[in-house]
Amino acid sequence: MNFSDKLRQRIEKTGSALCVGLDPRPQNDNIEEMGTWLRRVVEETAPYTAAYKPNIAYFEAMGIPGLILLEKLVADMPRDIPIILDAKRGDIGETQKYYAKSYFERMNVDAVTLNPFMGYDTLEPFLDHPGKGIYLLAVTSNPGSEDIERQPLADGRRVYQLVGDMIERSRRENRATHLGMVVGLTNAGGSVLDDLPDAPLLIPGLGAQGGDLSALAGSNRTAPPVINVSRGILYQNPELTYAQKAEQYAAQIRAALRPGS
Ligand SMILES: O=c1ccn([C@@H]2O[C@H](COP(=O)(O)O)[C@@H](O)[C@H]2O)c(=O)[nH]1
Repeated sequence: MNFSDKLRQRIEKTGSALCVGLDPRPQNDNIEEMGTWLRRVVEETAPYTAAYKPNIAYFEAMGIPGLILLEKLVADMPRDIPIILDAKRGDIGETQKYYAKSYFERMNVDAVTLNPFMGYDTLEPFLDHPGKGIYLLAVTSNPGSEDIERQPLADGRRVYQLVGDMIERSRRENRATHLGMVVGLTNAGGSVLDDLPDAPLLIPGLGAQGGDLSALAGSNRTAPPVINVSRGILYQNPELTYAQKAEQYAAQIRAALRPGS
């Protein structure tokens, strides 16, 4: 099943657009313990979860055992839950081929995040993987998204709209991958959502980064967004279970996306 259908079905089944970020911060060198903990988080949060988003940085920081852990975690994930690998890769096409091979063929994740700022040709090795998903960084959640991404162009448009143009181009070319964008909740206000094509959004910034879901209100977008929470579920409010935290975030997101439901 392709990424878009898998995500849509999962959102329908759970009634949730919550994406749970799997960003483990090890307290010791016990990788096995870390694996057991992450599996517990997945088991508890799954009923409220549209997708999981492991960020590869946290696994790379644990060395080779961390990468093995990531591969096993992905391999054992419930098959009906999409996995978005947050890798944010961007390099010349020749090198991107090997990132694509690693993530889409070796790990077999459903979708990845990519940094599009080296240009469309750097996306092409990923665009040639039928059924997979790609989220391009457009307006990230950090304050520095102002430095380049939100800068005005000579014609009054914004740099992030060039990322939107890449989505349109991939549609004109009938690419088999499903292209969306990353828009940080903390920077999604103003005209940002209206400026971008109606494509799926991955929206980080809720929870620890303090993003406000009201930024999503009133948007006419039809493509299904997922809203990511990592620390807010893994580490904040330890008096609550992971299931309770996921359930609460899922409910908040539902209310923001479908007010009155
Ligand atoms: O613009 C972006 C793009 C990616 N991220 C990633 O999402 C999670 C957020 O973690 P929290 O703990 O919920 O803040 C993390 O993996 C980031 O690298 C982002 O925050 N902003």
